[in-house]
Amino acid sequence: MSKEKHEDWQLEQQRVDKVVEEIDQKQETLQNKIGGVKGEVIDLRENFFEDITVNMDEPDDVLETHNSIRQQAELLGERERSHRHFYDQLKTLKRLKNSPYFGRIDFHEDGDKEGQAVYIGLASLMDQEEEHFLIYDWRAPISSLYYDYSPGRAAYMTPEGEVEGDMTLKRQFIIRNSELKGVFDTGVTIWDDLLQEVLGGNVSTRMKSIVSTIQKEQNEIIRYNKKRYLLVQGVAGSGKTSAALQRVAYLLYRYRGSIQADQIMLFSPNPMFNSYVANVLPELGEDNMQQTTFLEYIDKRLSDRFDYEDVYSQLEYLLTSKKDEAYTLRFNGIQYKASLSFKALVDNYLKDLTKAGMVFRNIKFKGKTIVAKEEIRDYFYSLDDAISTPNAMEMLVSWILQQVKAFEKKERTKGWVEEEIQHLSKEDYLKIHHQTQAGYRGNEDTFDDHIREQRILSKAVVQKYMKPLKRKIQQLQFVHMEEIYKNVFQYHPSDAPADWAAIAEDTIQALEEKKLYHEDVTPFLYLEDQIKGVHVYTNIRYLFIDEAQDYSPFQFAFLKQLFPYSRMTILGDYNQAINAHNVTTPNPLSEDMHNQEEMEKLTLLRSYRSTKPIVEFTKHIVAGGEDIEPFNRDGISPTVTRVQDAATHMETIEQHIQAMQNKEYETIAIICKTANESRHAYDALKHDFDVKLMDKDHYTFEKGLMIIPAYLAKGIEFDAVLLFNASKEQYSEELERNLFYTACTRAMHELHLVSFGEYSPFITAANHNTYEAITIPSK
Ligand SMILES: Nc1ncnc2c1ncn2[C@@H]1O[C@H](COP(=O)(O)OP(=O)(O)OP(=O)(O)O)[C@@H](O)[C@H]1O
Repeated sequence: MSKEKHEDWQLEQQRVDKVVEEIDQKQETLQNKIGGVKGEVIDLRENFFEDITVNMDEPDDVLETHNSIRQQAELLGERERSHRHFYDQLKTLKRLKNSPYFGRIDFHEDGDKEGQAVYIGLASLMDQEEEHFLIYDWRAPISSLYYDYSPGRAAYMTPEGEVEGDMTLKRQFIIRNSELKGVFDTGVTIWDDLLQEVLGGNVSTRMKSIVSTIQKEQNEIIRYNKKRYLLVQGVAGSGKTSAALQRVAYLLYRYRGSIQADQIMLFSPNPMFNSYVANVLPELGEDNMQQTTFLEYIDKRLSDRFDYEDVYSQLEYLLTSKKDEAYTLRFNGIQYKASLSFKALVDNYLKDLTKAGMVFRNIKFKGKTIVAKEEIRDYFYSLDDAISTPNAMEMLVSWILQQVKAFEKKERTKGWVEEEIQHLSKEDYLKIHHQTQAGYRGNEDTFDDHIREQRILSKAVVQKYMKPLKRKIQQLQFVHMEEIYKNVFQYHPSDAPADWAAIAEDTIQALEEKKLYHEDVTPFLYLEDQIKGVHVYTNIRYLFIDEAQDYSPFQFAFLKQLFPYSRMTILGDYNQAINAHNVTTPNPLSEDMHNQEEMEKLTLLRSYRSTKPIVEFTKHIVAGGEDIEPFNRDGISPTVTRVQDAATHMETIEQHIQAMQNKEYETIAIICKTANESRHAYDALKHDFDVKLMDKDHYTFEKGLMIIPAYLAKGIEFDAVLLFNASKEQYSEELERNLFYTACTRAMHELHLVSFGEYSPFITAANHNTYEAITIPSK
């Protein structure tokens, strides 16, 4: 960057000073307001009842008292809200004071007498008179000019339509601690300089916001508001996740008042990623959206019913098992069960179920059958088949509960109840006794107190024991979902794989052992929802699906059903698809999975994460990689070291670690293919290095040296990456190609590969000028 100061440096510093002064004054005013409101809140809380006349004598008085309490509570609530609001404003001012803005454009709107200078920062700031903007929020319509144009003709969209004009200046600032550190007028190269600086630093364990350097094509994603589905195919490191998070901030700004952070949800690849991105929105002065993973969702629904297989265990199996007959069977099953053909099969089966085939469980109490499964089935099929299955289930529940009620009445006279009453704890007894008194209104003469109490006690005891059963009935646990799902496999669809009969048998066998393969999880839940009714997320207005290439067509159809009122931003990279079901089936990034009128696809080809030498190396690993554009950032070439024996392998790994640690990188990852290999690497290194082993249950991303399986490193980045074993034995199948690419593209500044034995063909596929090859002979 040029060391010479810009000619307007002094003027701009003066403006910074002026703005900071305004901020100081506003801070003071706000502090005073906060102090005042705080006092009021404390006062109101302490003396809540003093201003209320409590009078319960007459119904009218009760009503008045009630109203007066409500008014007082409303007043308190309103004051508390003001306090929070002022406090948030103060936080924003503090942030602005450090760095009030990062950009300026001078824009002369067509038809206006003169142009205006627009300064752009993290939030808007008006002058004391509240007349002029000293700073425009980066999300304001006019700020778009900054990201979309170089000086010259320019336009931006407002809710009222397009505004055109001339941009006469575009300037960038670096301001830290209220002091100007840099001023650059635009030309593309200077833009690059600033980005160079941002990207050249060490990674922190938290993702940063990118508002001062958002690129035009990212800005389009951030502000997109046309169609329901926005698909973003972006190469590794192109800023998909960054764009998604700034888009959340944009939506919260654009629809302030009508959309809140809890109405936006992000499906992320793993819990560690959640911790990685957790800071971005708070840094931008916004609340975090809801964040979850598909695994978390599944776990909530299935953990107490099945020993279900999670996606990582499925991957471990596929990546580590011998490629025998059982493997092929499993692999074929995964493909088919992920497809929309299988969904169609389930849908057909559901239609048949409206006529026959539903399986129920007996409703039992203390070993006795209250309602037999055959009776339940007969009642269910006696209902009009025009009634939807979930509605029919509701009617069925009412009917069963009636039978249970009748049973309950009879049960009160049984011996076990009497016995239970004898053994009631004192507390329970007193509780019931009080209830007896409370519900008792006169007529003493007709009742013997003791008999009456006994009756109420037996009723209470039976009720207590029946309660869990009733709850289970309400939750439709009497619908035998496992049996019903098993019966899907009685069908033999014409487009199923040739070994379908064996796949079906294997699935049934697993279900009998209460095991559910990962590939069966979504079909199972889908089937269950069609029968019992879907618990949809009505509240979510915007859904973000990151790493969307890893979702199967069936999973995506399932998600669409869960979020019927949401607009969706679907981001991913087909070259990073690492799940077995993506080998032959499309994924939510495929255009043909959507209604064309409802979707738009945007593509990001520029990679910002890694240095140019790293991108030049990795782009050859995948098909279509020649389109990937590296961002022009220098660095050392990746190295590939071939070793021939285990001792030299570990020695080489250790030397690399030493060398990287000497460079004081914040995060260094040794990426392995699987959890198995990670454990092996960890055992070999733990005595000599301060190293952490990351597994699927690890929820936070910390700095330092770590060993991590490639599939868990998805979405995350490290200063330096060492691929533990890039041999042919480890990476040669198609599924492994994407895993290999994902692993290599996690590196920001340095990438080293060690291959125990012959190289992976994906290395040889790379242009040999893009890496430094070293072979260490056997000792
Ligand atoms: N406009 C930008 N300005 C500054 N940094 C950027 C910009 N765009 C992306 N980056 C940086 O590039 C890196 C990669 O971004 P991000 O993780 O969002 O990419 P991605 O497309 O989601 O990657 P992947 O698919 O490989 O996980 C991050 O460090 C991010 O901060």
